[in-house]
Amino acid sequence: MVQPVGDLKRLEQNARDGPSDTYQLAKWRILNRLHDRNETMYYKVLIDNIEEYAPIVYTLTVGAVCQNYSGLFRRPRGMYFSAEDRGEMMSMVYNWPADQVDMIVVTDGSRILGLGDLGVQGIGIAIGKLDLYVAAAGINPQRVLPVMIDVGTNNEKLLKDPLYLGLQEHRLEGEEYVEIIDEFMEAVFSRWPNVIVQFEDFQSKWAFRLLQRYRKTYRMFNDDVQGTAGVAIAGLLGAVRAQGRPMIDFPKQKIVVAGAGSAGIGVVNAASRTMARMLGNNEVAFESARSQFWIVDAHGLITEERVDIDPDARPFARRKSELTHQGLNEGASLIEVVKKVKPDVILGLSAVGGLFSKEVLEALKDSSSSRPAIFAMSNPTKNAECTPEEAFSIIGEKVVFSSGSPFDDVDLGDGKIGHSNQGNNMYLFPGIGLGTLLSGARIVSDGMLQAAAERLASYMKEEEVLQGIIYPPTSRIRDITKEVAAAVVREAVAEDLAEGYRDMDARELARLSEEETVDYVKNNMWNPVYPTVVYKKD
Ligand SMILES: NC(=O)C1=CN([C@@H]2O[C@H](COP(=O)(O)OP(=O)(O)OC[C@H]3O[C@@H](n4cnc5c(N)ncnc54)[C@H](O)[C@@H]3O)[C@@H](O)[C@H]2O)C=CC1
Ligand SMILES: CC(=O)C(=O)O
Ligand SMILES: [Mg+2]
Repeated sequence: MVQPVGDLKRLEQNARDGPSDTYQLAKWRILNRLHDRNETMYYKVLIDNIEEYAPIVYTLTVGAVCQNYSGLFRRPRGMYFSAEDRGEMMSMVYNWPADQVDMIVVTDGSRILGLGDLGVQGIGIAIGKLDLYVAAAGINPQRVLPVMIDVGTNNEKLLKDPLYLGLQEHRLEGEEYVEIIDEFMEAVFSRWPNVIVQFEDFQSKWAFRLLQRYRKTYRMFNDDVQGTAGVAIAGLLGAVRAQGRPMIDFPKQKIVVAGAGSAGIGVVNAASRTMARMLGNNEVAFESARSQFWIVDAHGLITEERVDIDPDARPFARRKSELTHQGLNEGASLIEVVKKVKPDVILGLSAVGGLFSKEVLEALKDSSSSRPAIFAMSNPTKNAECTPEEAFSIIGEKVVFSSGSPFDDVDLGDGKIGHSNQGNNMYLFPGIGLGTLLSGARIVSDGMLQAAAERLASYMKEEEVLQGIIYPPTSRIRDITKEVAAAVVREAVAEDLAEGYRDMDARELARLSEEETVDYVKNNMWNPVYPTVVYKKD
């Protein structure tokens, strides 16, 4: 047995008190040391055991890693730009030792999973996401770059922590903040014009603004807004099929969304656009699609009567005329909304663990759907809006369940299983990045994101969705990522955005059949094998 894997197995056998946080962190430390010592072997271990180790290098353990990063820190990984580096970022980037960087995941640490502002310690999430880029998408590990932009933190505990690694001052805001992100973008795209930048775990107000600011000029996307939306759409379409209905019935679904942050609004925006397209893509279609969503945030149901309504949520605020008819008011509680609307789906992106309480789940029993669906998407595990045990025990075996962090399936007795799906953007972001890279697309368009979501939705077979399995198991993540990337490449070609990659120019890309595109993607994925040291002539 490979030494570090042996260490992991011994740790499991010797841990007497079960999977406590310390135990999770110890596992992460063993893997992290291997990452530092032998990158090829690390990724071999990760790829071959992805189901077992993704929950360690990614959610859930990565949450605990970020919370404790200053104490866990042994060696630097990635680049740190601080507010004090203003004016120096270009030279810092040109000093980075890699000639080519394909993928950057950048965060400012302001909203790490559902754990809030973790400041510079949020670098752990950028490292974890890039681990999946290598393991799932086969991006060469020498060409990935985790980035932390340290503009301070508003986390009072970290501001007083003597071990804290970052700037111990409150966050920069306003134009000063934007200038720093602008400088970073200019620097990385000057040195590596073909890099793709994934924005990760920025607090909502900046997530939307920065996405609008850069998306038409740079190869970038926001994973929380756009990746999450695609994964949710694929799952929502799966939930329709699980009822034995065709996907085209999606616009009839009534969906209650708890959470109006970057993730929740991203989902409602993209899902309503998908519905509208199915209905004919005109004004009437958009209006009809909009009326299928009820958004509840920390202050209750969002309606047009809300004072100081967030502009991103405004289009989905329930109209006054609809409210009287539905018997609901501005600020109505989640339970009230579920009782009155009898939704087909409740979808949580609130970061509030247990929000789908017994009462909410009881109310969902009156859903107008033959198979109500629950998406408890908040991370990490303790932030899930409910557990699969709660969902299946209260609503029964017909419920379709998915969560952002992994949970075990539920034994329903009599040989029946309640499937616990993982509805996490990890099923899309690696394929979006890889497809953008291999197409050489100038930007990441809405069409490319939609193609990614549709490929994920169609990946699940009829017999699987009818059993309530709406997302693939993590063990198939490399295969699904290849398919998603191929769909992204083809859409980039169709939209005339593709400029080609290495020897494959845009014209040749356009000539590839669907199958050849999948092969092209597969042949460009990195595999963990040691490079040949001695030249051997065949
Ligand atoms: N499964 C996945 O792939 C993903 C999951 N997420 C998770 O989504 C969660 C939210 O992320 P963001 O939108 O960026 O955060 P955010 O902090 O911007 O938004 C949270 C939203 O939840 C609302 N909220 C708070 N308490 C509530 C309550 N009691 N009832 C209803 N709504 C309530 C807030 O008003 C706010 O609108 C996080 O836990 C994150 O881990 C985010 C991206 C991807
Ligand atoms: C999965 C993810 O991106 C998040 O929870 O923020
Ligand atoms: Mg995220």
